[in-house]
Amino acid sequence: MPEATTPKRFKRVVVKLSGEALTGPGTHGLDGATLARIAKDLAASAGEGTEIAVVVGGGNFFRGVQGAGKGLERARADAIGMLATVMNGLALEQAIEAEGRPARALSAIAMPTLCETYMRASALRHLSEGRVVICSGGTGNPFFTTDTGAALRAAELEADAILKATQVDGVYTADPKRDPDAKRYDRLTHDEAIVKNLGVMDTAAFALARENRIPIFVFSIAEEGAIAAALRGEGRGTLVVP
Ligand SMILES: Nc1ncnc2c1ncn2[C@@H]1O[C@H](COP(=O)(O)OP(=O)(O)O)[C@@H](O)[C@H]1O
Ligand SMILES: O=c1ccn([C@@H]2O[C@H](COP(=O)(O)OP(=O)(O)O)[C@@H](O)[C@H]2O)c(=O)[nH]1
Repeated sequence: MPEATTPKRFKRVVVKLSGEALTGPGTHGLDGATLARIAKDLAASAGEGTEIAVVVGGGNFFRGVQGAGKGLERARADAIGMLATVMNGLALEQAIEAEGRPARALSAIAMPTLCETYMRASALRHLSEGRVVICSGGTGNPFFTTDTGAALRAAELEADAILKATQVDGVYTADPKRDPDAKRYDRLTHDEAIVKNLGVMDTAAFALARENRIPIFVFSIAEEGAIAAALRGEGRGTLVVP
């Protein structure tokens, strides 16, 4: 097995899906074809027997820091950002079900006329019944990100790993979108990621994953079937291990 692949067959994983992953060729919002492609990948991954909890971002609609730059209080801007993740969660739920796999969108922020409020026990029950669980609303608190939400859900749901599906094919020495000389790591530790301030995830997320000894696999979502490949240990990416 190549060193950079995921370490073993997983019983349960958290897939962190950035909001931007859902924009496809556009710059904003949801792209139908991209949504369908990712939903198919998630449905197939669940079909191979791994329990999947998705933590979905909202950056394709709104990020708190943008709102704060426009004069909104940060906590209010973050509330709007969390609502953006719920929009993605609702879209993803329908798209996964359209692929023939039951899914359940949960929100950390109560909005009972739209979806279930996140509760650990019910998330575990949905997972055990073969549903793809979609955790939206991040942590439910301002000043956090959905990366930290992913680490939190992975810890409390006792996931074997976090699969971070993103725009780049791993963790680099610097942001590869800004630095053409950045070099990709095959493998590194949570400590290294924190000390070197590698911006692919925020420090709080890396720290929570480190404390709970949860490996993180960072890989690109651009290819069809990228999540299923990562689960099979076939994908190219960076493995972050304790
Ligand atoms: N050291 C790094 N290695 C890899 N990606 C990095 C690094 N520093 C910053 N990034 C950026 O982090 C992004 C991944 O985070 P993600 O949550 O998917 O996106 P965003 O936070 O922009 O929504 C990548 O698209 C990449 O541009
Ligand atoms: O626990 C959380 C998670 C998210 N957010 C807000 O929701 C936005 C969208 O989430 P994120 O930026 O993590 O999405 P992604 O970059 O993954 O698309 C963030 O900018 C925050 O404003 C928040 O306040 N608390």
